Amino acid sequence: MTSNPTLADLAGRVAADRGRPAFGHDALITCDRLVRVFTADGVEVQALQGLDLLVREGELMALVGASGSGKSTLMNILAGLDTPTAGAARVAGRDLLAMNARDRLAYRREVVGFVWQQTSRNLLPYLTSAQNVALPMQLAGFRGRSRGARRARAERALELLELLEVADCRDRFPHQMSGGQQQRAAIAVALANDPSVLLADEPTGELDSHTAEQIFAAFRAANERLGTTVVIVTHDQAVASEVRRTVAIRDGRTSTEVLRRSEVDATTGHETVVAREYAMLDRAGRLQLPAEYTRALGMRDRVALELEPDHIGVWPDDSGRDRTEDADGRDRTGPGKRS
Ligand SMILES: Nc1ncnc2c1ncn2[C@@H]1O[C@H](COP(=O)(O)OP(=O)(O)OP(=O)(O)O)[C@@H](O)[C@H]1O
Repeated sequence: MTSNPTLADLAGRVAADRGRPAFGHDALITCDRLVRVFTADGVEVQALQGLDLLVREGELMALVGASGSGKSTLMNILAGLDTPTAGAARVAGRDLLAMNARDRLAYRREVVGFVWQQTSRNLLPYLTSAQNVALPMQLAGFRGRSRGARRARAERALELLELLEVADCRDRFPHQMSGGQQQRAAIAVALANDPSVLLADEPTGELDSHTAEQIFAAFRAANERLGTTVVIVTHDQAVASEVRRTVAIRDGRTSTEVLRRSEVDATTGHETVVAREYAMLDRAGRLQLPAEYTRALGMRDRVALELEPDHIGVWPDDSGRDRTEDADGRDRTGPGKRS
């Protein structure tokens, strides 16, 4: 890189940038440096602080994080119920910052489906579960107003209730169903208009662990059989074992990610699921190290770095210490101390 670029150099760089695909151009959900600031009683709360997230079409993934980390704020933005203060968010080609009220309504009816923690928020109490599933189709004008249209909606409602294994509850009102049955019916309602994305905010928060497992099976069925992309927000770490990808949110940013993949032993044919944790690297090169790692090595404020052929070394700021080697003879001193 030249320190004094000519005008031609700069023009060349701009042209190269223009040709480069945009961040997340091939993702179904793209959150690019999302910021959401709330002001309450004159105090500003930064619920999202430059959050980056990409979700590919067909994924089933979970967002986990402690209370107050920003999960619901992100979910409300993706659901089209709230708008970010800054940054960019796109879902299935829709720019969530550029939608007017009409676009927003169409987005909520056709592009996303949601399941909330409170079962009362998902189902209308005075409709049966089949009527609850048919209602979003009717509101979206699915097949029009004829008797045939009504029959087509009723058939689709029943198909969805069957997929979610609650067809026996089709004529029951929500208060006549268990919490697990209500949530499965709620998933059917969310799927009614065949959305690109199913968003679920703490969908198992009010359920026992056995029923919660059944709800995850229902999300998997929707994902595998209908191809719907599913994003589940939870503070329950046990959820992690139910999905292939878990992204952790900390202080309004994505911090770490766990990916699971199946490995089959060539000799025994035995299949095991291997999990690996990754840290997120944002486009400015920022890396959030897990708190337990930095605590274990007493890292704070400043760390020493060194670029190696296949990795980057990160050391505590030990500029005052002498060169040391561990039991394997590996150098454990910061880079500045190496000979
Ligand atoms: N409408 C609001 N007005 C003011 N502050 C808000 C508002 N909504 C959220 N916040 C604040 O933003 C931060 C993130 O909240 P959010 O509800 O997104 O977290 P969360 O991870 O979903 O937490 P929980 O698991 O407890 O629901 C918190 O500090 C919260 O107090």
